[in-house]
Amino acid sequence: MNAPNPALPPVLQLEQVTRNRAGRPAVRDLSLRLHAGQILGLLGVNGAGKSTTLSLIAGALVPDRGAIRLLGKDFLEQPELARQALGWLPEAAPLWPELTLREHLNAHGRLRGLTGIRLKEAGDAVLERLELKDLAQRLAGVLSQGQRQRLGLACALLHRPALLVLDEPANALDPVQVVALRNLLRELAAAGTAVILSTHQLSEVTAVCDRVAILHEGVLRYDEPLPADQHAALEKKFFDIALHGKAQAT
Ligand SMILES: Nc1ncnc2c1ncn2[C@@H]1O[C@H](COP(=O)(O)OP(=O)(O)OP(=O)(O)O)[C@@H](O)[C@H]1O
Repeated sequence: MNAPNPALPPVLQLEQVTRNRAGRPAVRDLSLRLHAGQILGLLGVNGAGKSTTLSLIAGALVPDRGAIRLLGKDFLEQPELARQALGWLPEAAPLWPELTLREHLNAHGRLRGLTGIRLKEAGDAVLERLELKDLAQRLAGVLSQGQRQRLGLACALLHRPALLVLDEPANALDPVQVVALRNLLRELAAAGTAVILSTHQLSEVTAVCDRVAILHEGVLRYDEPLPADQHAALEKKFFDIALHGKAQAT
């Protein structure tokens, strides 16, 4: 794991964030810091509050209480900062079926202030990196599920955000692409990108994350570094919290 630079603010900071949904807290008093180069795996049973947390971080939901800072700034007051610094892949990649892959990248890039040759080069780079180059002129509506997922990731990555927010990014990927995704996330983290990754796959967390957080009933029950070869310990921790709602000492 990259050691955080104390001179820099965390890339992401949540302070006592609460968000109610359907009259109940879906996320309660959540505090979290994520630094450049860290990959945080977010775990929890169905309904634990993972997607709500990611939607809050991505600005798609607004906290009822608490604050969220991106690069030290309240991004709800600085939407331009969020556009530049944040890349988000929701659980179902939001695509326009009638646009080609290249048109998706152009639209996303322009929203983030990329134009001309910079836009073209950024698009070429992500198409190449996600092995989508041969599909650049294909309509999104005729892509396979795994190809759609990779296009969603390409759109989230295009502008080289400081923070990448990924909801089940390995969904629908074949085993070759799962490994390629792990390599890509390690590469991005080594270059300083902070990544938060929600998943149900403990194996994805142990393969790529250097830190793990477990949510239960909207509350953060566990947030610790994840040393290599900790699969068994993570499984025990996860099931302690999932089945009994408590984090027991390992
Ligand atoms: N659109 C919505 N309207 C009302 N309540 C919602 C909505 N989406 C989620 N919730 C509620 O918020 C709580 C947290 O849900 P959330 O989707 O964040 O959990 P999750 O951990 O992502 O679950 P899963 O693993 O099933 O995707 C749940 O009680 C859920 O019923």
